[in-house]
Amino acid sequence: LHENNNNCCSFEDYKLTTDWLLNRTNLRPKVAVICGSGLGLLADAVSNKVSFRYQDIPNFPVSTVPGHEGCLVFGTVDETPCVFMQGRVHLYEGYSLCQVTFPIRMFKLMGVESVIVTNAAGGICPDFKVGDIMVIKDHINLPGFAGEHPLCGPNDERFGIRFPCMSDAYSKQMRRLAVDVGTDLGCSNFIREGVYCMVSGPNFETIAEARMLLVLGCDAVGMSTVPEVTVAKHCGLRVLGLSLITNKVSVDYSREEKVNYEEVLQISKMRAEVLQKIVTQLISRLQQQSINTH
Ligand SMILES: O=P(O)(O)O[C@@H]1C[C@H](O)[C@@H](CO)O1
Ligand SMILES: Nc1nc2[nH]cnc2c(=O)[nH]1
Repeated sequence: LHENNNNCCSFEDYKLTTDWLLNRTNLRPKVAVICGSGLGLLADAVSNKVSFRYQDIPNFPVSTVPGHEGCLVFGTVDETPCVFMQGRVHLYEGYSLCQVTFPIRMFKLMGVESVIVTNAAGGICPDFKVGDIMVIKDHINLPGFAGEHPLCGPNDERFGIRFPCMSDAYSKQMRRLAVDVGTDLGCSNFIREGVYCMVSGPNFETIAEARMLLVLGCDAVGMSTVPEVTVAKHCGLRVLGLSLITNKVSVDYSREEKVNYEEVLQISKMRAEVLQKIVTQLISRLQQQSINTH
């Protein structure tokens, strides 16, 4: 699992980890939530909690950055069996995209149907404010343009097809639900919709890069999410993406303020509680909708 290529994980690796976990909990999660930087609190709303530290789970990649606790939490949200990842790993930590996306295929083998992916991101869209929550409607896979793509290499048909469609990666139904839930919770003045762009990081953008992203149609920029969403869509999972805008990305040479990770974590912590309410409400309503449609 530690070779730096996109095919370092075999079907048997995913299976082994899945079986290891399922042998240690009776829960069979239907929804998986990935908590971005500083957003681990999202998992605090679950009942009947069973937690595993990433370092104890075979094959599981271990987070190395502050704000990513490194715990996999199984539990229920309003009767729905869920699994929460408190923290993720990133390309810039030195992990391959196969390792970065390892949990997604494991979720698939566990029987998960929907994935909610969250992240901390910089706001490119001039209308966005710090603290806004952006429902991701689409993404730009910038590392993918340069061949740094989680689906490069031999395709395993047990997960999905060779050339997956990505124009509908983010479920319309879940996006609509997220906006509705946000509105009902009184958050409509800071719920947005937009396009997320992934860069590899770890540095934040230069002003010229930020200007380029603006011209390309990006509303927010971050260092995660896209590989996970790509692999989730490939294996047929329903996806919702939520970006917390933790800072404004400067496109102006005269602006003096400089982004730093402490600020990112501070804003994440400030908004984690409201994001938790949105995510838990969403999971409850998702459950109601699926009961009503079956
Ligand atoms: O895991 P996420 O996408 O929330 O983490 C973001 C991207 C970098 O890890 C870090 C930079 O601020 O936050
Ligand atoms: N690339 C990038 N990632 C972020 N994560 C949180 N803020 C930012 C940002 O401004 N740029």
